[in-house]
Amino acid sequence: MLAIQGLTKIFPAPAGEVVALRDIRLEIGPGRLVTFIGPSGCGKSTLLKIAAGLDASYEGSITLDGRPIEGPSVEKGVIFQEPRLFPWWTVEKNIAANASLRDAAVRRRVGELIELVRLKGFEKAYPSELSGGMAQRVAIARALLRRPKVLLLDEPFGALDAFTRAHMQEVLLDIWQSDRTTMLFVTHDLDEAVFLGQQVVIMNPRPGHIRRVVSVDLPYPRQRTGAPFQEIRGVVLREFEKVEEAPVPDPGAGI
Ligand SMILES: Nc1ncnc2c1ncn2[C@@H]1O[C@H](COP(=O)(O)OP(=O)(O)OP(=O)(O)O)[C@@H](O)[C@H]1O
Repeated sequence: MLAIQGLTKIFPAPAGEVVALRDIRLEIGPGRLVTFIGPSGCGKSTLLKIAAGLDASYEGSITLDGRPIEGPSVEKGVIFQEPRLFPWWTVEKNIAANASLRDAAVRRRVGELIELVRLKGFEKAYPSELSGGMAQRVAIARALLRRPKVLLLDEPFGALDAFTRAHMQEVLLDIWQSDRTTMLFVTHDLDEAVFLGQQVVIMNPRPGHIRRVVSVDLPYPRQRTGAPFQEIRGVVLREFEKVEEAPVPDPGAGI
């Protein structure tokens, strides 16, 4: 269980402090897939970084299975918009990273992951030989190597074309369904948020806070063109429009 209580994050800035997150409260049970959506600057990446243990200066509490998150650990896998692969390493070495491929258990796990992310046959390829979607699948496999309890994805498909993106969403759902890793997935894309998430967390900027959490009680695989999907998409869209229309406070107020 990932439990967030009263989480507030303030960045000092020359023109006054920036309240990137204010009083975030959220509980995400094991194996859940939760998407986060909101306009630029609403604190989505900041929240993910804190959950990843990459930023430990915050107020409030964030715990994973009861233990405070204070730094990076193998319990948390992180995936960014760019795959951040080592160009001089093969696919399998990028997945194993610091673990040795001479170790049979590591080789077995890397093999399983290559199957899972549908890269069989590309074990010895280098990143320059991969498409954007394939490279991002390597990054996902690498993040899963040590069986993290939670996978944190910050717009992982944001740089991909629409076709590849739709394919990657299906790959990710396959992974989640076979592995049941808890996933927090940040996106700008409303369809993606509703297609993937069991819950969609809609965030508001200035200061970043949760506006509403919408449950998506639709079975997987979801049909984007179906009426139930469109209905929930409409609910999220209406909330999202309210977020966009929210008045911008005087920048002098520092929030
Ligand atoms: N290192 C930093 N120093 C100062 N302010 C920061 C820093 N990082 C983020 N911020 C501010 O905190 C707020 C939240 O930023 P964050 O990047 O988390 O938003 P976001 O919702 O992920 O935006 P985007 O969708 O554009 O990536 C913004 O106002 C941003 O300018």
